[in-house]
Amino acid sequence: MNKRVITFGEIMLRLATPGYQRFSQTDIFDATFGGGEVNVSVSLANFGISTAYVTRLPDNDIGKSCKEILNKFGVDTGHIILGGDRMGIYYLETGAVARGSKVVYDRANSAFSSLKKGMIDWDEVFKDAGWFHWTGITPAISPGATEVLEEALVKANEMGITVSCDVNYRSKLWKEGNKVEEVMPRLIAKTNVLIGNEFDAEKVLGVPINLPPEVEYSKFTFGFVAKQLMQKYPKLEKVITTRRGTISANYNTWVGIMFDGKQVIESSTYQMTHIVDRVGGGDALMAGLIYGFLTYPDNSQKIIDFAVAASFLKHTISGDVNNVSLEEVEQLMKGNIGGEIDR
Ligand SMILES: O=C(O)C(=O)C[C@H](O)[C@H](O)CO
Repeated sequence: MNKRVITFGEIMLRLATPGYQRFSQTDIFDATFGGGEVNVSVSLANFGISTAYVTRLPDNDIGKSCKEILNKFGVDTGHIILGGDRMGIYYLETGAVARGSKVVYDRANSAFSSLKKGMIDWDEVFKDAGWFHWTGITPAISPGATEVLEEALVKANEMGITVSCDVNYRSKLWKEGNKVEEVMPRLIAKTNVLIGNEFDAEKVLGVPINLPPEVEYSKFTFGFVAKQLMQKYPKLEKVITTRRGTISANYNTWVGIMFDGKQVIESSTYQMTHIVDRVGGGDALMAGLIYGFLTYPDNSQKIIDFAVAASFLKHTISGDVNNVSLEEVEQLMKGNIGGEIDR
């Protein structure tokens, strides 16, 4: 199988309050770039996988510097098209303890949202590709972005390219007249590998979970839901989720579960005693999964263990992208939990 991975979605300027400051306290923002799909490409590039990111950026200095930064990460930006008015922005206030994080989007009329059918030459993009990744953020953005995504999915299916999706449900983006439960099913019908949970199954993908309220979610309930998803969407081969268990107010566990069509497999469990930045944790998981599927396709246990270790490390890094190497993930999988100074 060709191992080149293509991702497609919107990248935004991320303006985050420094430390744990509230929006109303800060007079400065940390400016970086991020987006659910590009984060996957950056992680994969860190793991040595050839990857190209496809999007539309404004033809101005901000769009160009974003491209340059991606090039420095080792992501192929050759298929990015330029045009449109502006780059989307998202503001982030990082929560702590009992105060959750907040995201405010400012992305209306972005270059990506004004994408139109035919603007991207998917034949060209998929020439050497083995994998295509998208998320549920894209069809929430605009009808044009949805049409371009559908063109990509049809082409990827025709060419036998593996397709993955993270449902990434963003309630603030789905607007009246664009209903998640109407749009997502036809896109998931063209997808092979899915990150999604019980909520996504029921509210986004039209699979009622029918579990009595007293039943606690476990790997078995997930397996049950994943099987129903596969019945409804026959192209699905693997369904993955993560669980954050609360042990005490400031001590969580982090574990992944995968249904691989035959078995339900649980990853090693990590103790999340402190979170630096959880944005991008799911993207780090997806990149770890893709790396695993491409590298040891028959070892489901190793795939989910690698992905969860990568995602756990992401929670220690500020910014959207998982700046960790293959070696660092592998060390963690061997039980080498950091904490010491490497000198
Ligand atoms: O929420 C979005 O649309 C983003 O792309 C912002 C973040 O980059 C994304 O949530 C990370 O997964």
